[in-house]
Amino acid sequence: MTSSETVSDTTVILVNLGTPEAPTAPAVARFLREFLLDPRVVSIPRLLWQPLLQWVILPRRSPVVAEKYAQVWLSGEDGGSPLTAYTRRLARGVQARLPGLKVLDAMRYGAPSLQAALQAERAAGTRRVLVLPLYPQYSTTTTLSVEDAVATVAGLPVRTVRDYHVDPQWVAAVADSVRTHRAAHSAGEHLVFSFHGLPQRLVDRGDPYQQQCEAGARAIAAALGLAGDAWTLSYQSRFGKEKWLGPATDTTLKALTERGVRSIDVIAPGFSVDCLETLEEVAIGLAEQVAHAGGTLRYIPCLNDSPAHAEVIAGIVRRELAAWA
Ligand SMILES: C=CC1=C(C)c2cc3[nH]c(cc4nc(cc5[nH]c(cc1n2)c(C)c5CCC(=O)O)C(CCC(=O)O)=C4C)c(C)c3C=C
Ligand SMILES: [Fe+2]
Ligand SMILES: [Fe+2]
Repeated sequence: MTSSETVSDTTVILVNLGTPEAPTAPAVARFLREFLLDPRVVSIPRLLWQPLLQWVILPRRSPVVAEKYAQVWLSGEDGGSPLTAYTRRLARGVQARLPGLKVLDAMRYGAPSLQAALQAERAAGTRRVLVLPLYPQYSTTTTLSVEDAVATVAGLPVRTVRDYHVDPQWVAAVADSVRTHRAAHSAGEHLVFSFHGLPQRLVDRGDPYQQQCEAGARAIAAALGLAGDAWTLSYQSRFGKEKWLGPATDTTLKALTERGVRSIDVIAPGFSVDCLETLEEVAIGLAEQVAHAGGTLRYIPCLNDSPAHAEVIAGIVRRELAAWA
């Protein structure tokens, strides 16, 4: 939470996915249980899914995933899970740019709870709340799930930002982060845009996520002046046995190294801040895969709590509030 002293009739809540409270198996199980029981995320009938999750998936997955979280957990007073720490610090940066508003950070699952924050704002008599899901691309699994949570709190005017997948300031900030990283570490021969995946079934039913990922990647590539054969879009973090969006990031990297591409830059513009899926899966796991194939993967961090990111988010807030006047 940021600046409890701000006097304002409008509150902005930056919402991210959520994360375990500790890198331990019980904490991971608690988080995954809440997350994976959301019908927007897994739509298997609850009577079937709940026992499978409770008795098979959580006991197997939680200890394995807890070890992965432990590898990326940030130390210190302002640390914790990277997702929480960066989201909290980003909210502070946005608060500093919008002193007339109250800016909070919250999570869809776990703590700090979005629903608790909305209830507190209602109790405090806040006139209106702008909810900004920190997902650049709209998906029913993420953005619409935030809208579901918002809808459970009655009696408070709330507007939810839909997406910012080709917002010019966001595109410029991501492109700048690529340029800065490439200037500091030398440019890879190829740039992979790795987005979080989604079941193909959801896209077939109208989820606009894939189209927004493609439009965003094209816009960033254009801002960087990249030729068509200098970049690839792929999808990571597959979960379950169903068909997900492709191509998968791991097979894309394999194909690139087999083609003789030796140095590959990877950026993950579906994630506003770094988290388990970028730091462990990409920057550690996929980097190892590429190293074994004789190449080098350089991971370009998310915008995180950078001043440029705080500017982008503050810009979206100003525009949304002006449209809401
Ligand atoms: C059916 C499963 C999943 C869907 C659909 C899904 C969509 C989706 N997720 C993100 C962003 C994040 N996901 C994160 C973790 C994560 N995601 C899934 C599964 C689905 N995601 C799982 C099981 C997990 C937990 C980790 C694991 O067990 O492997 C995270 C990171 C959280 C953290 O604590 O660091 C983010 C962020 C998006 C954007 C998205 C659809 C567009
Ligand atoms: Fe996910
Ligand atoms: Fe994962």
